[in-house]
Amino acid sequence: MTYENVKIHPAVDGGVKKGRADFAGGTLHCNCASERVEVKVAAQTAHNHVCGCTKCWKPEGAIFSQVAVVGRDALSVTANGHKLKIVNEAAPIQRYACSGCGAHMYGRIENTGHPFYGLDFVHTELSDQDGWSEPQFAAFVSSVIESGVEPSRMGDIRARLKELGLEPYDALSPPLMDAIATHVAKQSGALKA
Ligand SMILES: N[C@@H](CCC(=O)N[C@@H](CS)C(=O)NCC(=O)O)C(=O)O
Ligand SMILES: [Zn+2]
Ligand SMILES: [Zn+2]
Repeated sequence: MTYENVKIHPAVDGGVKKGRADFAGGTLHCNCASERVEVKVAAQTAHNHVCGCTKCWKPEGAIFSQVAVVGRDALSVTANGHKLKIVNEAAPIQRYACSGCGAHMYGRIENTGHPFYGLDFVHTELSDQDGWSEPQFAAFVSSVIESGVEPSRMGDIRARLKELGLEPYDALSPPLMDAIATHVAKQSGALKA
């Protein structure tokens, strides 16, 4: 049985396309017809994944977002930055959205104590270039219900993610959860820094 009629995100629905090891970055642009916001990402991305949470930006009709990280020093806004607005200043990840089309151009963590401080979050489907790192797992899968997905569909959704090689997790992947817990334990003193 195949689950290919279960739509996840346009970047993976036709199969996950591998990134290129020699790819060194590119340009993201928003979906406005004119005066597009442009963001330069001067490095390959890491930890790309699909995310089912309600906070991450999804293209029209998708139930998952596709999101990767890159060092904040590699990211710069190169055109029409005046259109960017922070979605929620209080969230750990401050997401800069285009006020014209709604696309999230990047997410930034300003709290220096956060486990992922130093990394920006980007949606590489906003680039016309090929070669970005491919998604490796599915995060916050149960959270799609919070956006209105029928709970009875979860079996098929998880089966489709597995078929695509995107192991489904209800938080982040185990290595990332371990990295967060290690950071917390070093901050509290439970582990030696
Ligand atoms: N169940 C919640 C989960 C939200 C959540 O924790 N999202 C994760 C993955 S993106 C996160 O790190 N959020 C931090 C933030 O949104 O700033 C939802 O769907 O809204
Ligand atoms: Zn726009
Ligand atoms: Zn998310």
